[in-house]
Amino acid sequence: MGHYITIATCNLNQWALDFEGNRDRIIESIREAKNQGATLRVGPELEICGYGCLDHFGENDLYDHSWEIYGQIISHPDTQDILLDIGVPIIHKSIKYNCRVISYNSKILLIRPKLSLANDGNYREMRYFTPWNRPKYYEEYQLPKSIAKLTGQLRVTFGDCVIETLETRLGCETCEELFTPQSPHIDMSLDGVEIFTNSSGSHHELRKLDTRLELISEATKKCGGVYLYANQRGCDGDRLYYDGCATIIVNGSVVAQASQFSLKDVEVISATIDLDDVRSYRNQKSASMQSVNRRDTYKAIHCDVELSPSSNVFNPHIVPTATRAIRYHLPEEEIALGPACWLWDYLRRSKTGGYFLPLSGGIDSCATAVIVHSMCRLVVNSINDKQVLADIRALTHDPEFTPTKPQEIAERLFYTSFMGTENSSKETRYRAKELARKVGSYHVDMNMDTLVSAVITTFEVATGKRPIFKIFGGSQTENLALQNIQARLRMVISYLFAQLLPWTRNKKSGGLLVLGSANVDECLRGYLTKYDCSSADINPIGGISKTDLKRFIAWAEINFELPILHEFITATPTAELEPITENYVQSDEVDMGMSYDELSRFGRLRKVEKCGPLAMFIKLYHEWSQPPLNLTAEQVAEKVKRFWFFYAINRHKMTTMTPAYHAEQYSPDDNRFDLRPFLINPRFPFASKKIDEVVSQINEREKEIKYNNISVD
Ligand SMILES: Nc1ncnc2c1ncn2[C@@H]1O[C@H](COP(=O)(O)OP(=O)(O)OC[C@H]2O[C@@H]([n+]3cccc(C(=O)O)c3)[C@H](O)[C@@H]2O)[C@@H](O)[C@H]1O
Ligand SMILES: Nc1ncnc2c1ncn2[C@@H]1O[C@H](COP(=O)(O)OP(=O)(O)OP(=O)(O)O)[C@@H](O)[C@H]1O
Ligand SMILES: NC(=O)CC[C@H](N)C(=O)O
Repeated sequence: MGHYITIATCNLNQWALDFEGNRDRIIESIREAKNQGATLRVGPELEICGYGCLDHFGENDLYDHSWEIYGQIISHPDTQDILLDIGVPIIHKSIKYNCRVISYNSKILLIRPKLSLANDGNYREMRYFTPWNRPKYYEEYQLPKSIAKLTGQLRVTFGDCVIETLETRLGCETCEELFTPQSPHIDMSLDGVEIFTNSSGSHHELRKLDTRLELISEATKKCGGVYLYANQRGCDGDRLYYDGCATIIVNGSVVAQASQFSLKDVEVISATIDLDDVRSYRNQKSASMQSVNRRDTYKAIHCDVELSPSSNVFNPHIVPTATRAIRYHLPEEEIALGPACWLWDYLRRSKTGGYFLPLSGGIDSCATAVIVHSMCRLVVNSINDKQVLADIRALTHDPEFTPTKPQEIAERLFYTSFMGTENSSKETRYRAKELARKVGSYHVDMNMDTLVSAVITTFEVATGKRPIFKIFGGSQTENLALQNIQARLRMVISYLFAQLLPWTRNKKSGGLLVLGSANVDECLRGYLTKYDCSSADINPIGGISKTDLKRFIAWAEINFELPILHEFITATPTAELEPITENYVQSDEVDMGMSYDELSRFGRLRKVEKCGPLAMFIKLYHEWSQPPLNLTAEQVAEKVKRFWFFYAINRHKMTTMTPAYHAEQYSPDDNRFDLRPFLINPRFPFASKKIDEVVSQINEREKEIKYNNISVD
C-alpha cells in the first residue's frame, strides 16, 4: 500500500546577522511549503543568523539572538502543523555547535549538532564550532528559560539521533557530512532512516555543482532513500556566493531541483513521493542483510506526527512527482549569472548609488561590464518579484520606476569611463564607448595626460631627473615607473568620479562602488600595478581565469546580442601603458613571459594539486614533453622556474587585492582562501637544484636510450 508524502526544501537568501530579515524569509518559506502541501520543511545551514557570520560566531550574543528568533518562528501561527528542520547555532555545556533543530507545533523534538565540520578552502568551521565527534551519542539539553516557557519543555535531546514519525524515520546530515568518507546517511540508512535532510551553506565555484549532486544521487542510489538538500543562496556579506540549487532526490533520481542562480529571496520546492518506493528499492539490495546484522542503533525520538496521512492513498490529487534530468548550467552561464546575482545583493544591501567601472576596451573590464549588464537583465526579468521591485525603486530613489529594459537600469546605476593617455589607441577607446552605449551605462570618455605629465614634472622639479620610456632609451626601472604612474592615477580618478558623478547628474543617491577587473591569472602572476584600478571596492571577475572570461564573452556576444563583443575577443590583450610605435605594441603574454593557458595550468597545479616547484616540474615534464609541444626538460624547467619567480616576487600584491567573487579552485586570494607568506625567496634555491638534478637524469637517460638504439641498429 502506498505511503504518499509531500516534502519541501528551499533556497533562502540569508544575510549574516540580519536576524529579523532571516526570520521573515524562514517564515515565508514555511508558509510556501505548506501551500505546496508539504508536511516537512528543511532550511539551509545556520539559517537563523546566516551561514557566513565568521568570527561573529565567537560572540555569545549571536546565540542568544538566535534562540530568540527561533522562538518567534516556531510560535508563529503560520508555522504550525508541519515538521520543521531549522539551522541554528547553539551553545551546549559552554561549547558552541552548528546545529539543526527539529520541531513540530512549537515543540522541540531534537537538537542535532554537526558531526564533521567544513574546514578546507573557504571554510573555517573549526575556528568557531566544535564537531560532535560522538556518532550516535546524545545528552539532555537544558533549554533557555524563554524557550522552555514557550514550548513547555525543560529539556530536549541533544545529539546524533533520528526522528521516528508515525510512518517513517528521518535523519539529518549537515552539508560537509555528505562530503566525508563515513557520511552519516550510510549508518542511518542501515538503521531504517528513509528520509535524509541536508541543510547546507555551500558556495558556488565554477563547474562544482556536479560534485554535490553526484554525491547526493550516489548516496541514495547506494542506500536507497529520499534526500532533501537545502542551501543558502546569495551574497551574505563576503566573497562567496551560495548557489542554492535545493534538490530532492529519490533512490538516485532527481524529482525536484530549484534554481542555482536567481534574485528570488525565497524559493521553495516540493515533491510528492511514495515511501514504498524506498522500501522496495532497499529490499532489492543486500543492504537489508547488512542492516539486521548491526548492533549499534540510533536513538529514535518518537513523535506523534503523521507525515503521510492515510487519506492520501485515496486522494486522486496526490500525484507522485515524476523524475527529471539534473539541470546544469554551462560554465559561461555560471559566469553570467553567479557574479551578477552577487553584485545585485551587494548593491541592494550596501544601498550605494550604483557601480563605477574604469572601462579600458580590453577583455577584463569588458567582462565586468557584461556582468553588470547581466545583473540588469536579471532585475528586469524578475521585476514581478515584489522584493526586486522594491529594491530597484529604493536604489534609484524612484517609487514609480518599473524598468522594462536592462539599459534603463544601467542608465541610472551604472557608470563607465575610458581614461585615456597618449598611449591609448583609438580602437580601445572606440570599443569602450560602443560597449557602454550598448549596455546603456553613463559613460565618460576622457584624457588624463595633463595629470600624468603634472606628476612627472613634479617629480622632475623635486629630483632634477625625468624618467623616459625604454623605447626612447630609458632603463627598465624608468619604464615601469612611467607605466605605473598612469595606472595608479586611474585609481585616484576612479574614486573621485565614483564619489561625484551622481552629484553632477543631480541624483539623490550617494557615491558609487568602484569595480575592479583583475582576473585570477594576472593576480597569480602579479601582472598588475599595486594600487591601480585593480584596487577597487569589489571585483566580480577576480576569481575567474582569462580563458573562461574569453569563453564567457563569446557566449554573451550571442546570448546577450552584443555583436561589439566580437571585437574584444579578437583584439590582442594590451595594457597600453607604453608608447605604441611602428614596430612595438605592448602585449600581455609577451610582457608576462608566459601564456594565459600556461598560467592557468601552473595555478591549478600550485593550489589544487598542491605541487611545489619540483612536483610541478615533474608533472609538466610528463605532459609537455609529449606531442604537440615536445618540450625538452630544460624548457619545462625554465618555464616552471619563471612562473615561481614571478609568483613569489609579486605575492605581496595579493595581500591588498580587492575582495573578489570566489569562483575558482585555484584562486590566489591571500585574505581568505590561499594563505601564504608574502616574503618568499623567488629563486626557490633548494627546489631549483632538485629540478636541475632531475633534468640531468632525464638527459642522461635519453642519451642512453639513443646510444642503445644506435647500437642495436
Ligand atoms: N616583497 C615586497 N613586499 C611588499 N611590497 C613590495 C615587495 N616588493 C615590492 N613591493 C612594492 O611593490 C611595488 C612594485 O609593484 P608595482 O608598483 O605594482 O610594480 P611592478 O610589479 O614592478 O610593475 C607593474 C607590472 O604590472 C604590469 N601591468 C600590466 C598590465 C596592466 C597594468 C596596469 O596596472 O594597468 C600593469 C606592468 O607592465 C608591470 O610589469 C614596489 O615599488 C614596492 O612598493
Ligand atoms: N584606458 C583606460 N581607461 C579606463 N580604465 C582603464 C584603462 N586602462 C586600464 N584601465 C583599468 O585598469 C584595469 C587594469 O588595467 P590592465 O591594463 O591591467 O587591464 P586588464 O587587467 O588586462 O583589463 P582589460 O582587459 O580590461 O584591459 C582595467 O581592467 C581597467 O579597469
Ligand atoms: N558548509 C559546509 O559544510 C560546506 C562544505 C562543502 N565542502 C561544500 O563546499 O559544500
